[in-house]
Amino acid sequence: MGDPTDDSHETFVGSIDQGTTSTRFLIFNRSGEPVASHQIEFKQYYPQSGWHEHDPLEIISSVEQCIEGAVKDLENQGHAKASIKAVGITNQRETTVVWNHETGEPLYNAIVWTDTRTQALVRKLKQRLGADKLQELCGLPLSTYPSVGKLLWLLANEPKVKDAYEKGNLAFGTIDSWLVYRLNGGPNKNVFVSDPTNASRTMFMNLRTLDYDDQLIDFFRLDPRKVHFPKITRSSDREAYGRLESGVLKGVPITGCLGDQSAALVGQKGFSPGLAKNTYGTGCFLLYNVGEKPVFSSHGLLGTVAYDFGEGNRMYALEGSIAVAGSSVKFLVDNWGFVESSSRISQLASTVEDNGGVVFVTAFSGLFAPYWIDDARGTIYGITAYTNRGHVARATLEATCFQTKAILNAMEKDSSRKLAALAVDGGMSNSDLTMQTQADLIQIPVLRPQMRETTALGAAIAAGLAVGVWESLDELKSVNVEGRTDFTPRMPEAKSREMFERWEKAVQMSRGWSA
Ligand SMILES: Nc1ncnc2c1ncn2[C@@H]1O[C@H](COP(=O)(O)OP(=O)(O)O)[C@@H](O)[C@H]1O
Ligand SMILES: O=P(O)(O)OC[C@H](O)CO
Repeated sequence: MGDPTDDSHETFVGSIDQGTTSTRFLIFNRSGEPVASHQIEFKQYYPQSGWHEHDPLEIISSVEQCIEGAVKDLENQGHAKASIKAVGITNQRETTVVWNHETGEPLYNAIVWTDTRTQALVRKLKQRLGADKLQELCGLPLSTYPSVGKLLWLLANEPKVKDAYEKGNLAFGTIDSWLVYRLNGGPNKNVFVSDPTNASRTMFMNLRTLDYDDQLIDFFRLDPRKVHFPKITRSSDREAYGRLESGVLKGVPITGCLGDQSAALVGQKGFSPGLAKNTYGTGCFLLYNVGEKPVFSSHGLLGTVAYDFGEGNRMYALEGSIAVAGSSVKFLVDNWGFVESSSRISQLASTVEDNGGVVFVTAFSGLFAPYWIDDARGTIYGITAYTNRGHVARATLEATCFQTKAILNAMEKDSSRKLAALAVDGGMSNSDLTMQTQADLIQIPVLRPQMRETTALGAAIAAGLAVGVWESLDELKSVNVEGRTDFTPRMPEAKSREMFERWEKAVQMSRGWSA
């Protein structure tokens, strides 16, 4: 292991990628190539307008099925499953799970990061003394997005959750800690951990110490004796995450854990300050490596942890989070039947030359970075008798690109540096039209790697580093370099600026709808 001259590729690392709409398990070789995979879409629950839930047990079962499917795929290629040395986990962040600490049974559905039921609660929290000091402790602004509001809502509205809290039996976790806990067999082993990239999304973790902060827990009026929080441990660790307790990979250690956006930064090898990646999945998230010290944004961005691979190998990031990206495409497919699948949306958008004056503010969950407008909702401007579905499709794709432009503007102000190029990945980055539009709007090249499972690769890297499949980050330099597509700006800058100004006008007009 760890010998770069060994090209047998008989050493593999597995990666659980638990995203918002689907779960995947991928198996990577030492060259960072995926050799086997399995993916399952799971059910989305929308019990009321603005509510979004997942069934925590369905998530576990989707992970188990994906592991089984991918391992079968590997074995069909003539490889032994024993050559899988470790498993990494990467996951949708902020999504909140509560369970009974003694039995391991969930007490409610997982409340998903996009859910806006906490809007009124968050407004009240913003009035509380000390609210203006939170971001400089944890890096996040108060909004419906982090886990904390979801936990407070559950305590206020779900008697089972409140009861468990009063009895000191309440376990709170993000998807990573739920997966680690259950895959280790639940209450028997009680492996209850999280990594700093996930914990930094709860609002309970201090960004400097990478540990829970009493000031934060006090502000939210929680009694730390009544709620069990997962222990925060580094993102790559040989022991802390335990091992798979059952299934085809029983006994294989879990040695890596990263929130999905951090994992994508790692998978894109954004290891040096000044490098950035943008992942166009359900939402879209731009992470910019700021180095070994946290940066607290003054322009609507989030301070977060890029990865924690131990002393001397710990990086922070500035993040721009967009709530709705691929989900707007899915909306056009599922709710409005514009085309039969997401992969066809560019085709429809290409039937027109431009957006025909249409701007779609896709604020289904309000607007996140850098605007933080909680009372905006999806609004289409500029419809005339001339408008057809192609214009709306185009305006939908452009909405994510405009928000990315706004985030880059904020990032330049926070960091005083201009980005040279933007590395991209995620489902929506498959659209050439979207990526060209992105390059045109930000006026810098957009670089799309050939292998776009960078999120899963990042978790595999975290896991592989812990067990010596890779000895250092330097070994990964050549991974996923070949076959990159570069989109260079083609639109004149003046036209690009004019389009962006219209977008900004539409954003201001979308305020106040859900007041
Ligand atoms: N060719 C495409 N063009 C535009 N959007 C796409 C395309 N392919 C997938 N998507 C969108 O990408 C999203 C899925 O991306 P993925 O990275 O798998 O997301 P997640 O990890 O959040 O589940 C879906 O919302 C889908 O609508
Ligand atoms: O499911 P994704 O890929 O859009 O990512 C979800 C994010 O982690 C939410 O913060």
